[in-house]
Amino acid sequence: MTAPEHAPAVTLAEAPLAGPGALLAAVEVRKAFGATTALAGASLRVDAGEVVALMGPSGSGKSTLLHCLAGIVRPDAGEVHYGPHRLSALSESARSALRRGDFGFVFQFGQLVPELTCAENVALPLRLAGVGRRDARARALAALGRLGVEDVAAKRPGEVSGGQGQRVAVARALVTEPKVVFADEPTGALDSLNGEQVMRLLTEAARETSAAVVLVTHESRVAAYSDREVVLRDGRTTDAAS
Ligand SMILES: Nc1ncnc2c1ncn2[C@@H]1O[C@H](COP(=O)(O)OP(=O)(O)OP(=O)(O)O)[C@@H](O)[C@H]1O
Repeated sequence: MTAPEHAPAVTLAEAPLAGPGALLAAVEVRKAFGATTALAGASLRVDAGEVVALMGPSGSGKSTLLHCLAGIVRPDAGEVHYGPHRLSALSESARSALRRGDFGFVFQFGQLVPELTCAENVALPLRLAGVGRRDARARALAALGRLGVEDVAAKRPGEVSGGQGQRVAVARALVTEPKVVFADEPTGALDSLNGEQVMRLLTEAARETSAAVVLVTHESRVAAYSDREVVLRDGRTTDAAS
């Protein structure tokens, strides 16, 4: 499927799944990588504080949609709206500022800086945002405490378990009090007990700070922690709840 070169501007009001309260919305988003169509018209809205799980078979476009929503990948057509912003209308530096300021990220693995201690890893986004060393450290320790891993503060990521490392990653994603947390298979490398603990802690901590969560998973046990499941098939969204 080829995307139109100049897609008409779509507004939130025109989005099939969007409404006045949407914090984040994808409207008929299309994305191809060479000959491979990853998204063939995916639409999705996420309200403030809502936890949405993106599900669907391997290759259905879940990660690509998450990357488009987070402003990491630019769609070929369609629009992503975040509050009053049309992401495609923002410069790369403005999108990157938005990612740093308003978004938090949790991935499957490999996201912590191995040379830094866990506390320094969690403090890093605050330091990048200009927060002073002492304040950043105090907030990092508080975030580690909220996730029940304050005891690993002085350790490096290579010295902690997979479950502990993932809790540190969640603490790092939430420490800046983002409006949206994007989590791509955050429990994919964990056993089911650790996976469920991480999901419980992630969703509880997000609710405490009213952060929305967009979660990619293929496990229904993980999706059960969401408020709503959206299923992708062949690059298109189908809202499981409707
Ligand atoms: N950077 C890329 N370059 C080339 N093809 C890509 C790229 N990213 C994704 N694709 C392709 O786009 C399609 C959708 O990929 P995507 O990773 O979004 O699916 P997914 O549903 O997240 O899959 P999985 O559950 O296996 O992670 C796949 O066919 C994939 O191979």
